[in-house]
Amino acid sequence: MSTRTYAILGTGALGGFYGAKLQKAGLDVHFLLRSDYEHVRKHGLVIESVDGNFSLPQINAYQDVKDIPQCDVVVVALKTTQNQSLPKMLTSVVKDNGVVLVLQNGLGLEPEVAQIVGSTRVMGGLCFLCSNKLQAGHIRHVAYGHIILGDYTSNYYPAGITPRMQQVANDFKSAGIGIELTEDLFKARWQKLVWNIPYNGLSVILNATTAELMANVYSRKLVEQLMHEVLAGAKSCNCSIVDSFVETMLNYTDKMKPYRTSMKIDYDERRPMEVEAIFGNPLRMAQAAGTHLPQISCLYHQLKFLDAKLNEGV
Ligand SMILES: NC(=O)C1=CN([C@@H]2O[C@H](COP(=O)(O)OP(=O)(O)OC[C@H]3O[C@@H](n4cnc5c(N)ncnc54)[C@H](OP(=O)(O)O)[C@@H]3O)[C@@H](O)[C@H]2O)C=CC1
Ligand SMILES: CC(C)(CO)C(=O)C(=O)O
Repeated sequence: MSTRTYAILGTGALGGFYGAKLQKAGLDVHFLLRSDYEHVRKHGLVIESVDGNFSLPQINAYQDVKDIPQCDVVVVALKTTQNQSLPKMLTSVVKDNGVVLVLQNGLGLEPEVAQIVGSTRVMGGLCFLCSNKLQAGHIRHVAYGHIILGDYTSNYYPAGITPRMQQVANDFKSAGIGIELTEDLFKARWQKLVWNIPYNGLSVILNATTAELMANVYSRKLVEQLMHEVLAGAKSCNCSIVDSFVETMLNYTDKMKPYRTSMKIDYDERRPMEVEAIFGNPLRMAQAAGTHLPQISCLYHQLKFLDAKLNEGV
C-alpha cells in the first residue's frame, strides 16, 4: 500500500470523484472544501458512478488550507477561474519534495503553478471525465474517467517518463482510475483543446449539447474548422498534431451520449466560465509565435462578452 499523502484542492465534480476513489483504495486523502464544508464534514461524500456507487461517510475535510498537513501530492481541482487563490493555498500544503498535480482543463496552468512552487514540483493531467456535482457532497460520474499524466519542466519542454509520474500513476491505478503516461505534457494539453475549444465554446454560443452540434451539418462544420485551427495553433508553438486527430475526436464525440459541456453548465448556472484557460491562453501563445487564429478568437470574444454579462448579473 502506498504511503503517499494526497491533498485535493477543490472537492467538486472532479476533485471529489478522484479523491474519493483514492481514499476508497486506502490512501490518505485530505479534502479542501468551501461552501460544502459543513455538510461534507458531517455526512461525507456520496459518489454515484457508472463504475459503481459508493459513499465515504467520513473524510478528512478542511475549510482552511492551513489546517491540511503537508502532502506528497497536491491535486489542483478548482475551476481555473479560482486560480487567483493558488499562491495562498499552495505554499503551505505541498511538502518540500512533494508535487502539485494540475488536473484542470486549459493551457498554461503549470507555468502559473511553477511560479508559486518552483518548476521542479509540478505535474499535469488531462482528465477525460464526465462528472457533475449534484449538491453538497454528492457527485455523479456519468462517463469515462481516465487521465493522461505528464511531468512538467520549464516552458513545457518534454519531460519524458519520470519515476514520480509512475508512482502517482500506480496510486491512481490502485484506485481503479485509468492512467496513460505522456512524455510531452504540452502536446497532451493542446490535444485536449482540440475537443474543449469547439465543444465548450459552441455549446454556449449555440445553446447546444455535443450531440446537437454533431447532428447539424453547419455546426459540425464549425466544430471541424475549429479543431483544425487548434492544430494550427499547436503547430505555431512547435507542437505537431497529426491531421487525422481531428477525425479521431469527431468519431469519439459521435459515440458519446449527448453531453452538456462543463462550460455550458457553468453558463447555465450563471457561474464564471473558464474562458482564459481554455481560449485566452492558447490564443496568446499562438499570437506570441506570430499566428492569428481567427475562428477561435471570434469564439473567445463572444464568450468574454457573455462572461462579462454574467459578472454584471444581467
Ligand atoms: N467535471 C468534469 O467532468 C471535468 C472537469 N475538468 C476540469 O476540472 C476542473 C474542476 O472542475 P469541476 O470539478 O467540474 O468544478 P466544480 O465546480 O465541480 O469543483 C470545483 C470545486 O472547488 C471548490 N472551490 C473553489 N474555490 C475554492 C476555495 N477557495 N477553497 C475551497 N474550495 C474551493 C468549489 O467549491 P464551491 O462549491 O464553494 O464553489 C467546488 O466544489 C476545471 O478546470 C474543469 O474544466 C476536466 C475534465 C472533466
Ligand atoms: C471530452 C470530455 C467531455 C470527456 O472526455 C471532457 O474531458 C471534458 O469535458 O473536458
